Amino acid sequence: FLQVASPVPQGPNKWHEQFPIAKGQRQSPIDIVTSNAKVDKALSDNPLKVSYSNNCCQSVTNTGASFQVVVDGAGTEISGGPLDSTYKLVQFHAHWGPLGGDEGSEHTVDGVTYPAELHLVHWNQKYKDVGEAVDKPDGLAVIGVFFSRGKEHAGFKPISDLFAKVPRKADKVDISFNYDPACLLPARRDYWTYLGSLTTPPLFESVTWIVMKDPVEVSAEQLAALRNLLWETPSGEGQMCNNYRPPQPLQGRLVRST
Ligand SMILES: NS(=O)(=O)c1ccc(S(=O)(=O)NCc2cccs2)s1
Ligand SMILES: [Zn+2]
Repeated sequence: FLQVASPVPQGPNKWHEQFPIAKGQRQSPIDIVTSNAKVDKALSDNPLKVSYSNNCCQSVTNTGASFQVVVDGAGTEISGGPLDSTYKLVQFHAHWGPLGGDEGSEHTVDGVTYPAELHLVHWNQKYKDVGEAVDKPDGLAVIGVFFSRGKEHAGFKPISDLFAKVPRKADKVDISFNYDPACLLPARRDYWTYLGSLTTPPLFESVTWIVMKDPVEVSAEQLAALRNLLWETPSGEGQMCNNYRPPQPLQGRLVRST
């Protein structure tokens, strides 16, 4: 019998063959050159407002490319800062590198990488649902938080402890406890912001990026827990790692800063 294996996902360098927008004018991630970022007083005059509830998280899934905490969106709104309307949290996930390595983040800061980067994905409430918002120029807002290796992050532990329960693609476990994703944000709320894209196919140029300046510390064990997630590799099933897209051309875009 013909065994038709599911095709192993292609790496970022080949995405343009199926998604020509990969070579577009507002692709993400980017290297944030701090000396070129422009402080915009308007961002501080209208501070980014993050109001999440602590019972919004429904489940954790292994998507085959990351973990994804699915959120029901009720009462999980952000507004202000670079945003012209209210956006609702729909999911959060992360990107990371090899065990013990320092690469893994998608955005870099003056060429510096972090071992991982968390993405909190929100959609513009002017659209009827995330499916309608996902390919509109103002459709999504993603908050990026760098993870650095250090002491254990108590707030991330309830989530990182679940990864061992979802080892394979499409595995899913319900979140029965109260959880407020705002605990994953750094205390200091300064950020860089620019117009970009999804960092995975379909790479839609629909994201207002809000990249927090300060990393949050997580332990080496919590970073290692990310590798309890498995995915398909050319030589069969293996630890999920290096699921990050490298920085893309800035194409003359302005990065603003608080
Ligand atoms: N790494 S990232 O934060 O830039 C993301 C990549 C993909 C994201 S998504 O959750 O919006 N799914 C994409 C789609 C949803 C519906 C149709 S395509 S968010
Ligand atoms: Zn992401």
